[in-house]
Amino acid sequence: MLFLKVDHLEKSYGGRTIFSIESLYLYDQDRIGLVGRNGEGKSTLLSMLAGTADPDAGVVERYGSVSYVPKLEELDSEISADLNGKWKLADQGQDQISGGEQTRRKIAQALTSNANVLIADEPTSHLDVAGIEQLEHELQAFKGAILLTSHDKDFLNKLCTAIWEIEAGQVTVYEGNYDAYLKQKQIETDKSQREYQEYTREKNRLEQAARQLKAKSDGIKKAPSRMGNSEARLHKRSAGVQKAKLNRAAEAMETRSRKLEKKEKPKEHEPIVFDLAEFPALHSKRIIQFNGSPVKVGSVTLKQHVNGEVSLGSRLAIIGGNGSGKSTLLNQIVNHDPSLTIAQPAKIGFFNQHQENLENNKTILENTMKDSPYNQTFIRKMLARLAFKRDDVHKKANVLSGGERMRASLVKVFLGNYNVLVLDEPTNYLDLDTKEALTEVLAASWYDHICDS
Ligand SMILES: Nc1ncnc2c1ncn2[C@@H]1O[C@H](COP(=O)(O)OP(=O)(O)OP(=O)(O)O)[C@@H](O)[C@H]1O
Repeated sequence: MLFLKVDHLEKSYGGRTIFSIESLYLYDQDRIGLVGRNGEGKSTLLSMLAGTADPDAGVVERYGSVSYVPKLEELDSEISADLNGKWKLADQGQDQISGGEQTRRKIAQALTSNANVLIADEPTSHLDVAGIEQLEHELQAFKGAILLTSHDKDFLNKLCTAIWEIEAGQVTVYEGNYDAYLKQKQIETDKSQREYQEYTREKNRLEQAARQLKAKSDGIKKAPSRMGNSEARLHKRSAGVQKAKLNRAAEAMETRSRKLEKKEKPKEHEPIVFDLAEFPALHSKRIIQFNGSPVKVGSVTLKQHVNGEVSLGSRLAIIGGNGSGKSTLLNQIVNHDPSLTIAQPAKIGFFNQHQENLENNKTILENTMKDSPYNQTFIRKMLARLAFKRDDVHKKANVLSGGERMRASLVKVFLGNYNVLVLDEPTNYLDLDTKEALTEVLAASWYDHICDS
């Protein structure tokens, strides 16, 4: 049964076409993963399919009810005791619940709404391993159609029956799960590379042949002056015939070269590269010392005692289930909680889950330049390596996609004047290439990192 149909859907922002989609269909048993690099338009498309935003042109026809879980922004207030138990949600005030718990709440509500179509924007973000497994299980059991975005390969592999890929404003449909999509993409890429190589080889061959024929034609000499008149006439005639023949052959080659079916050079994405600034030297061996104090949210004690230390050059990961107090502990560090001992020369750069270091009404460039010791030229170069090129740097933070916002917020921390980095879930919403680039720079650096992941 057809639940959703897209007909000539278009959306642009400030002269940039985000997408122009001829048609798409969603049927009752579909489990679709919408994939694409950060900023390609996935969230924009989902919001239009769900009916919470309007396209510039085109129609979305819905033949069933739709339940929509947007990215972690709004939070529905009430949740039943049943759902609370089933999803093991923490019983805290809303201002205190963690990102993972907010996500679980929204999904629990959406899945019990009896909708025909579930549209979810990155439902795996902020979830711990148990949460992702439960989500997989619940989605498998869901009777209607599912359309979701995720940058989690395993999750897409387990769930999806088809992948919609959005790239350069177009959506291409691939049957099968994420691995099947990657295989088909690889075959397509190999084919277009082969075709492009064959095309350029043949074009060069024809053009070279045409040049050689012309040179041969130009090389046919005039009759020497010592030749008699009749002999010279004969020479001229046969040379003329030969020249015309060569020129015709050269033209034929040029025509064949012009008529070759043109193959475009396959697009290669420039790699994403994060850079870390020079950092103020740290001469202390022990950077942070936990003195056995509790981790608390308001009056709720999340952990009785936290002991241990962060030593110079270490890369420490804080792991734990949703709501176990990871972000709270990071906040204690960042706020120099008196229960901790923090070395004097430590300058802590903090990336938090909600990218609060970005001012929404400021552009990416303004945000990054603020508090950075670097000049504009250097910062623009660094932003370009993160795919913020030319006018992109003048985009305001409040219009950025989830992944673009993460990049902007991370680069602001990386180009600040810090020697200890505290990163709270730095990979949420990042596409796979960007995640890899982030891992690379952090693995190669000599900063102290404390990561919640
Ligand atoms: N109001 C706006 N003005 C200008 N550009 C905008 C506006 N809203 C969104 N954009 C741009 O549209 C593009 C698509 O955004 P969208 O959030 O749909 O991307 P996405 O594919 O979901 O990305 P991500 O994987 O990072 O979540 C982004 O480049 C974003 O900066």
